[in-house]
Amino acid sequence: MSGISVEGLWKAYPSAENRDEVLVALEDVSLEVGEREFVCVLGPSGCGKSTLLRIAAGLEKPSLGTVETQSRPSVVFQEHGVFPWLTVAENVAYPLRLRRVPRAARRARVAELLELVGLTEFAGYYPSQISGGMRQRTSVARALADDGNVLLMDEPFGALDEQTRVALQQELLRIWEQTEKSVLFITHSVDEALTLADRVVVMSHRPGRIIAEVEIPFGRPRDIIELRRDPRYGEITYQLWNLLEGDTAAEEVVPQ
Ligand SMILES: Nc1ncnc2c1ncn2[C@@H]1O[C@H](COP(=O)(O)OP(=O)(O)OP(=O)(O)O)[C@@H](O)[C@H]1O
Repeated sequence: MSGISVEGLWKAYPSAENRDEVLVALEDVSLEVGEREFVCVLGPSGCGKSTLLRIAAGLEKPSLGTVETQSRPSVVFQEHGVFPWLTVAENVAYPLRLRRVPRAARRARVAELLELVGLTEFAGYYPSQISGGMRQRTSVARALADDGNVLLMDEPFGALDEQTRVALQQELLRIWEQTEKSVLFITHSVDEALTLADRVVVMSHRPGRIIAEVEIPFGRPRDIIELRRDPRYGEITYQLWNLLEGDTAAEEVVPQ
């Protein structure tokens, strides 16, 4: 079975302007994320990416269609994903507490996860006392503390400066390569999508439809700085931009 399976998803919201009308946010969206696959959904602002993710997370109901996930998904949002009243370690421990993991096992797992995301020294800090990048690392560590193998990420690095973003992308890949997780990652950044993904699903302007799927030929493990020297990087960037601009002539096979 695949990690995530989305079938014929439609979502309409009541129009804010006219009570008799609806706003179609998603139009017949179907996609699969294989086991241990990393799929990025790339699309312009307002095309329904977050709606798709919220439905996949079970936070919203579709108007039509189905989403199946191999296990209950863990979610990382762009911001406000950590509890401000808990320390970094308590945030990471939260899903373990919910599952009633015994204290000693919980401590060991939290220590392991903090080590993985480089926050061991900040275990006792509160979110207001750490940087935005550290808060997002806390959020990633907390999602990893869930025992499921489906990870949904909604522009988790979107609010960060570029250097921090690239550092966290590299870290995420390093961590993900050590796990069994299937990832659906939402982004509006062409660079981010082709840097992280095995496959990029491109969405149109609203109503969000899937207009193309692009296989990313770079192997694993990936060094995301080195990638930028690969001639295919420029080719795929060009192809993705053309797709976003609605240039159908760009829907060719990615050069290998
Ligand atoms: N709860 C809601 N009620 C009404 N309309 C909504 C609701 N949530 C989203 N929409 C509309 O659905 C469309 C898609 O929104 P969504 O947030 O999914 O887009 P997005 O691609 O994630 O955008 P961005 O990249 O800017 O975050 C937008 O036109 C938005 O106004």
